[in-house]
Amino acid sequence: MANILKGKEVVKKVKESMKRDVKDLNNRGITPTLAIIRLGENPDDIAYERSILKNCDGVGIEGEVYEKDENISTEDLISLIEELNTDNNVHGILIFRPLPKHIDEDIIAKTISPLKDVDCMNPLNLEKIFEGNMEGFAPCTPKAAVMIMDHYNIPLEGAHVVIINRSMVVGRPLSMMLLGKNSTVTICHSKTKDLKGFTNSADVVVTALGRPKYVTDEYFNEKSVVIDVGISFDENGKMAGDVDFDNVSSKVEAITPVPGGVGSLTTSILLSHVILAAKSL
Ligand SMILES: Nc1nc(=O)c2c([nH]1)NC[C@@H]1CN(c3ccc(C(=O)N[C@@H](CCC(=O)O)C(=O)O)cc3)C=[N+]21
Repeated sequence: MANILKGKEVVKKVKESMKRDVKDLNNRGITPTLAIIRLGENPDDIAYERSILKNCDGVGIEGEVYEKDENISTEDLISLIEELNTDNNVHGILIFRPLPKHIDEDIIAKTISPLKDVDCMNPLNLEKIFEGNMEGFAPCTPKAAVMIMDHYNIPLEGAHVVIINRSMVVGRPLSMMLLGKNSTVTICHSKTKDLKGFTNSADVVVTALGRPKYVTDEYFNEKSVVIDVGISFDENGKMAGDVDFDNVSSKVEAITPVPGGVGSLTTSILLSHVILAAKSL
């Protein structure tokens, strides 16, 4: 049976330090506030939103949801962001991605104030990740994956890490963070030939496909460390990761569960960024 890399212990550490910070902020008359922009009703977005709001309550952060039609124009979305940028009562801004296809993501990313950009969408913040500087706002999901590996002392220096995802939310920034840890990184995606060949020869495999239980034990060997970033719902509405946990966990060295793994930490990191923003504004 594999070593189960749970998010819980790391979440606890992050939450304890957040509670102290919120107390200090409250004493200064500040309630840390996150504005969430959701376009349409994508189930991934709704799942994240629900978990954010639940965790906001527990920590003492105010979460405000701006739900807009998915057909909103780029101009109207820009106006909303600009309003939030100048609102002194808003410290962090999160926009669920991927954005609807008709929206110009480049312009939107540049519109978010870098000081409120809690999920690292603005290229000014992303540039720091490319330089290996992790002090500001790193994208929350890849940061959660790295923090779990650090917490459980998964050796990353010199390790071959295969990432199955090339998005700006997960794969690309994660590859830069792991380079900063001296890993050798391979990014795989839907057009990769012989995916199993890559994953089988890797030390660590990070999956973010969004296909419940798609990845089976044939992808791994006995030494594999499996970091499952996927969060989706199976045909019974039950939360599941990309990896067929029951099948894979009997073979590999270590694996993160879903729920209770990377996703649980992603939300806490997002909230810690709201507090960081509130402290520095
Ligand atoms: N700009 C942007 N950044 C994102 O990080 C992002 C996004 N857009 N769009 C949607 C996806 C989806 N996603 C989820 C994260 C946590 C849960 C979740 O359910 N978390 C639970 C626990 C899950 C678990 O235990 O594994 C919790 O925190 O309590 C769901 C979905 C983030 N995403």
